Amino acid sequence: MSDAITADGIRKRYGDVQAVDGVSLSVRTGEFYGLLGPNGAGKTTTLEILEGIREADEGRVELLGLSPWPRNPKLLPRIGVQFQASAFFNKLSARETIRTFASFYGIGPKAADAMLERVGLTESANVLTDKMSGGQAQRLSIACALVHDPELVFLDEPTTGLDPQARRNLWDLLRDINAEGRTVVLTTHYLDEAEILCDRVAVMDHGKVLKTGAPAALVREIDDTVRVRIESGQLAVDRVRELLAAAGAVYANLEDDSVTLALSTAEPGPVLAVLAEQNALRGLEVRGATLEDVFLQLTGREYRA
Ligand SMILES: Nc1ncnc2c1ncn2[C@@H]1O[C@H](COP(=O)(O)OP(=O)(O)OP(=O)(O)O)[C@@H](O)[C@H]1O
Repeated sequence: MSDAITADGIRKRYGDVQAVDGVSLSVRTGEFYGLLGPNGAGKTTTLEILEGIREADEGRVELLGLSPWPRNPKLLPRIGVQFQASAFFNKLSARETIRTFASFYGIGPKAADAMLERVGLTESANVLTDKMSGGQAQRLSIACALVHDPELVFLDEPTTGLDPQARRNLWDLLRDINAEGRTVVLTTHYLDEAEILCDRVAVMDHGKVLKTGAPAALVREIDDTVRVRIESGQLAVDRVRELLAAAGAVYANLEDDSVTLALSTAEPGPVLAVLAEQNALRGLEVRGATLEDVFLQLTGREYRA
């Protein structure tokens, strides 16, 4: 698969802040790629440099085989950039807004209205943009980025501030956009979102890429330990230790904080069998490592979005 984007050693400083500090990455054609990191990690600045709307101090970017900076008119019809919903004219309706964006590309009102339908906003077509819900406004901004049918779409934190249901609905739309063959690059500080949507992520912090890879592969690489938790009080800790030793189960970090009894193990089978035999499965939770654990291992600190 060819690369839609390659970035090599990009840096950007704002006064004393080194916002982007030597980022290199590549995004393959058709990929769903995530720039993931906590607030201030440098995701937006990196994205803007890739899009060609901000100049890097150093480094090289190739976007669809061309340099995006200085602004390259040949690229504009081929890429879609999602503007923040706050950039809309608040006295225009959803329909007027998308038709305005469409007209920038010489696209007529029929196609603009079809895009409104595509993102599920036909019924809200007459609503003024400042009266729309957060989810509706995000849908409209994505529709505006897609109206000229670009092959590569950039989305900056498209689900921030949305309630869980609206986030999930938007995930479906984003998946569809990618399934149609478009390359999608998104920034997010939600680990679950990156894990669910992205083929690959670049985990960023302090302007640097700490690691890139498929979310599942990153998780697998750091840890194949499973965490098993049950409700406290069903078995004493010492009793659990005895039973696990008798069953030959290998485990670590057995702890009971009087709410939860938790342990880690690379082989959950024997552990679960022992707990089941003792009828001690109330509140059972079994979970593998997540991207949160990856971040913790890479930075030595908890992930705080
Ligand atoms: N125009 C600017 N002028 C000065 N400093 C800036 C500017 N834009 C960003 N910064 C600073 O650069 C750093 C990286 O910001 P950036 O917005 O790229 O990060 P981010 O990962 O997108 O964070 P967020 O999730 O909060 O948007 C931050 O410390 C930020 O305060």
